[in-house]
Amino acid sequence: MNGDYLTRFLIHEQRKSPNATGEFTMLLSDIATACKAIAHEVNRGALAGNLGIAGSENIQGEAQKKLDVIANDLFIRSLEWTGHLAAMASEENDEIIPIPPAHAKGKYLICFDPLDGSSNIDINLTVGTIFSILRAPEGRDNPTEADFLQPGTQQVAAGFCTYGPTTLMVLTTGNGVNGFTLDRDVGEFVLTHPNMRIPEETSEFAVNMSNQRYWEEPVRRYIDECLKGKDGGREKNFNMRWVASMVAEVYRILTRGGIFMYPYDTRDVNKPGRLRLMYEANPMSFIVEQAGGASSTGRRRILDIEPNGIHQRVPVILGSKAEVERVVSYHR
Ligand SMILES: O=P(O)(O)OC[C@H]1O[C@](O)(COP(=O)(O)O)[C@@H](O)[C@@H]1O
Ligand SMILES: [Mg+2]
Ligand SMILES: [Mg+2]
Repeated sequence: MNGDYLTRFLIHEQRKSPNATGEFTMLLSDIATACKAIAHEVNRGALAGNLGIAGSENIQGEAQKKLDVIANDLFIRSLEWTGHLAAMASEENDEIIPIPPAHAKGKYLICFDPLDGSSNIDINLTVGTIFSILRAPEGRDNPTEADFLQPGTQQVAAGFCTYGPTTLMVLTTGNGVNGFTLDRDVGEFVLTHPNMRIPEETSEFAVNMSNQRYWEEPVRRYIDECLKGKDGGREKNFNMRWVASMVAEVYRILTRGGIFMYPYDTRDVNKPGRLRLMYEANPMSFIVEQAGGASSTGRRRILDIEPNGIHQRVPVILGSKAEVERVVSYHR
């Protein structure tokens, strides 16, 4: 019910499955607590010396920001003792993160991007956290990377939190998409955006135009037509947005529709895209599809991809169904 606290909403959802043990509810609630802690550090910014680079690099070859490392540590420390996880995987860790032997283990795996949109931290723009939850294979005490490599259709939940003008958590457990705003006075997420739906039609696209010369023909054609609008083959004019934070782009699309693209580019054949499948493309695709949108590489549904590594990159085209299907049709 609108205005419900997240915990109450989760328990309400839990009651719909008679065999539920409550473990899932508690895990989601612990994730919300971790996001509150990250929101606090993001919000403190320069006051706490949290801006700037950390002086280290991650497996992607990216210079880590201080808040990438702070958010990563906070997320791991908040979740490793909960007893609901068998192992974790993070954008900022080369390998799988095991649960320390001293802590109880659970039946879920989590993949996460502790801080999405890192290039926007020092310029005070919206950043966020993205997560995807999978089941661990039964009886597997120490899951390996291979145990994480499940197609996105196997996700049991996915969500993201945005740290912007307000702190918002968007969540799906496969039963629609709901948005919760953090009430800082109470310290609780409150259901403010029940049953979010993406409009089928849109006239707003988001892509990093500076990469245009590396795109394949179908994407060039689509963006060209959007830029020409009514003066070209399209029946309407288009507006453009690019925030450089996937969390902010997807939240905009959940709110008013749109198409977001980080397509295949020819710069490096070993790097078919910028965004990572396990902790960016899969969770966002689950949310987008649950809200009535579509998500594709241009050639196939992202949620059907059989992953080949936890840091695998894929092309991403997601958002309002009609536009995504148009781009996909140009690839046929
Ligand atoms: O810098 P670019 O090419 O505009 O890319 C922006 C994209 O990269 C990202 O920042 C990658 O995520 P991280 O910040 O977690 O590495 C996305 O959020 C965003 O959509
Ligand atoms: Mg990211
Ligand atoms: Mg990140």
